[in-house]
Amino acid sequence: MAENQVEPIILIHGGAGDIPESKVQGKLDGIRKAVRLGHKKFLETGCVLGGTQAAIEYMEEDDNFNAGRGSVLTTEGEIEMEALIVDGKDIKVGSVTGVKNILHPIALARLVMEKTPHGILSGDGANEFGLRMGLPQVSECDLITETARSALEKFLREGKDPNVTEIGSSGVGTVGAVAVDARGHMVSCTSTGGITGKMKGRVGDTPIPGSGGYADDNIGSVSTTGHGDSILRYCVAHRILNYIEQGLSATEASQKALDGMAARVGKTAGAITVTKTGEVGIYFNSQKMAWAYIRGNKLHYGIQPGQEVVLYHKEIVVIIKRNKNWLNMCIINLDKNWL
Ligand SMILES: NC(=O)C[C@H](N)C(=O)O
Repeated sequence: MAENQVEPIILIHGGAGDIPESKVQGKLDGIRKAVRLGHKKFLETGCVLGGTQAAIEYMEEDDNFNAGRGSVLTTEGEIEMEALIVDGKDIKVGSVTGVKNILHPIALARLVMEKTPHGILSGDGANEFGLRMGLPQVSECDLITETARSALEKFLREGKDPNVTEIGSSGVGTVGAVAVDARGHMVSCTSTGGITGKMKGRVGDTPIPGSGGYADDNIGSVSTTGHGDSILRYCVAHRILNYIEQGLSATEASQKALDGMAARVGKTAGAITVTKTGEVGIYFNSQKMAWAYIRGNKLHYGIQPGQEVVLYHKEIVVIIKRNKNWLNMCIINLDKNWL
């Protein structure tokens, strides 16, 4: 790697909260597949935006996550999805809220960023724009799962207030991805169904730049998850980047912002962060947060506090030596399951 080059990384999360043990395996399987897919796309195209979007789209299709199919429901039993993309090169933003009948809100957020003069589209306007852009339409039945229905029934039966509900008790979770390429270019992507029992029209943290996510090539990239109304009030994503700019490491900055949020406005959350130098920050003060990243030939993942599992990409390195110069290096993937 040339000097001043960053070792590329793609880091994703599958939601923070009180995730029941019965949901852990499904989330871990999903998050490992999603990060591999995002990494593969990134290697094929060299594009961080394409890589992060591919990882998010995988999780939007997997009902182990609260995004796209599997999104949680409003008190009226409906889905209102939200998504945000931030491109760190010139801090361009694309965001949608109150979106229905599409599988990939993240694709719609990207279209807002690339094809409109605006940053955020909401409700009918966002849905109509998706239709005009030719995004495939799906019925609500294709998106609403049994898990989401029973989480709402339980919520209504127990007469809960969404503000006192610990996020993730439905067992699913918001999804997010951050990445940096070799030139230090970064993006942040986040997608969610929000929180079970939210009011119709509620806007959470996810679609709000600086709360649900943020990216600035001069500093780093963040995606958050957890109690959205608290994350929103404390501008968690932007705060993390501010702390990094002041000299804190990615982990210290995430911890300071999230513990600061819990102390100042209450509730719990988590965040994933990469810096412009490729430093990784993973922190949550909720009970669990599924996360995974690939850098080089290693896949790291975890879901419990302090847990980190590392998988190695098995390889043979064949080195051809000619004229006393190391000429060529060929890497053969032996482990077909890795990618
Ligand atoms: N699970 C989550 O991360 C929920 C999301 N932050 C929201 O409150 O809308």
